[in-house]
Amino acid sequence: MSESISSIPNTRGTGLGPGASSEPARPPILEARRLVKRYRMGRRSLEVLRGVNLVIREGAFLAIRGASGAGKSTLLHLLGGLDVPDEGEILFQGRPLAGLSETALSRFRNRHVGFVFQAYHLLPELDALENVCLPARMARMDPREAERRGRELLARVGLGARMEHKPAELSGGEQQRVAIARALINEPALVLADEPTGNLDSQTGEEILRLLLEIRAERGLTLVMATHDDRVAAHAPAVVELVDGVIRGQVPVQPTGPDLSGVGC
Ligand SMILES: Nc1ncnc2c1ncn2[C@@H]1O[C@H](COP(=O)(O)OP(=O)(O)OP(=O)(O)O)[C@@H](O)[C@H]1O
Repeated sequence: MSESISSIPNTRGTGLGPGASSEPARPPILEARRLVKRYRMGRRSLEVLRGVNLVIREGAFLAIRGASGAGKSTLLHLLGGLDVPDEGEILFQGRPLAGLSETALSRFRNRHVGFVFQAYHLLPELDALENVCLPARMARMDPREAERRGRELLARVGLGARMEHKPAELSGGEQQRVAIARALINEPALVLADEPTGNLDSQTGEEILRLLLEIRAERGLTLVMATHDDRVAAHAPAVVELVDGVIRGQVPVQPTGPDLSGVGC
């Protein structure tokens, strides 16, 4: 690949949201083509993804639904460059991830993708503000600018009074708010959320989901969320199902909802 993917400008949606159906389809931000992923266990090989095809357009909100063990986390890890497929390819803003060096892949993740995990994955020895600022420090952002952004984001997620708290001094919902702020600090175009409400009670889960959706609309983000929970998936205008290692089913259309041309499969 002649051009490193990390040199792609960090473009985001217009902030208008996915728009009305008369709006022309936005360009794909992410494409998966015939993705195959196998895990090797000694002599045995478990084929978890068996040819996943997915086109996700800028500004889309897609839920990937599937039973426990269906391969949702595996797919999100591939889409976000945390792991590599055995076959097939992933294009981010039209450019393949394949062939990127470890360093370039890690730059790609740092600059272009925000991750939100079920178990938050905060560093226990850092306080909320330091956790949020970490990806900015990795991106070599000016420390004062990183702190300014971190404080602003923590205030946005409702934790203005908890900035100096360590993860163990925060509730699960608060930890997930910190993780959301951390995911946003480098202003990624894409947020990948893996069961973001999976460890939370239903009311807190609803609050976290609402927060994610508000922030997505404010910033024109593309959001891809994996869930096994139909009630959570129901919040997404577009839902696909991962069954037997492939994407199944049509993308349902809500007549009054956001544009659904954002997702194809
Ligand atoms: N590193 C690994 N080595 C071997 N097998 C793995 C590995 N990671 C995942 N698997 C297996 O791959 C399958 C898919 O796992 P994955 O975590 O992607 O599913 P999931 O749909 O996210 O499940 P859940 O909803 O329970 O988190 C599972 O059967 C799992 O046991």
